[in-house]
Amino acid sequence: MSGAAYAWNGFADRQQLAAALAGNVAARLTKAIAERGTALLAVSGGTTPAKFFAALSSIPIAWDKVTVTLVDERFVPPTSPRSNAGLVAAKLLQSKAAAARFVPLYHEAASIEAAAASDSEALQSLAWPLDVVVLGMGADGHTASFFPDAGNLAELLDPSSQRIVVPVHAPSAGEPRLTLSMARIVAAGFIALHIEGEDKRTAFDGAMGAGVKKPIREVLEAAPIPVEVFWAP
Ligand SMILES: O=C(O)C(O)[C@@H](O)[C@H](O)[C@H](O)COP(=O)(O)O
Repeated sequence: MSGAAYAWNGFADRQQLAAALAGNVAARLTKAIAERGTALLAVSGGTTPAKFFAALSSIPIAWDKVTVTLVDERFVPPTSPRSNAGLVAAKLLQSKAAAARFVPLYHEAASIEAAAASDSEALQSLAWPLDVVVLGMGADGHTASFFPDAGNLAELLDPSSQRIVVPVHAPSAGEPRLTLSMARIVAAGFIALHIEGEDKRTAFDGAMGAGVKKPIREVLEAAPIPVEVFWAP
């Protein structure tokens, strides 16, 4: 039986999607703050989230009670154009959201394994579970840094893992990565998947169809709540 439940939210254009997703995320964060005094948000990097980040950053919520971290990160310093922390700093931690606390995954370390171990220790003190996670997806069906060719894919996708941050070596990833474990992602109170363009719609439909299970499908099947897919052409 397939447990891959999701809700499809389609928009006419990317700006409308950004505004709707930002409004939704802001409402969830506000609810979390009302219920437990703080809110924990994990966002993805790559290229897709820039407009959503800009829209979210201008919404007036109690940002000083929000902690923002990353779903995954490339093992590059924040000054690199490939840094997800760099994107978050430039687009999300601006305007009203400048008051939020950001907890990065990248820091200088002897190895990616050492970085993941100290990240896990640092992130242990956050107010888990995540209130909101916003995922992206690649055309190969990866989400977070769950690349189909990651040597430790089974470990990344282990639903009973106690790990927080896990190192990833995957030939298709470009550079080593740090990622939240799937177990941490699917425990979130609200799980959004933000994808844009016909190619990603096709890739998503393909991943949901019969055949080899792509990482995105593994995540949807493991999530106890339906994933909200936000798509625009
Ligand atoms: O660091 C990253 O690359 C990610 O967080 C990754 O999972 C991303 O969401 C997808 O690769 C989509 O990337 P694009 O938005 O660039 O297409």
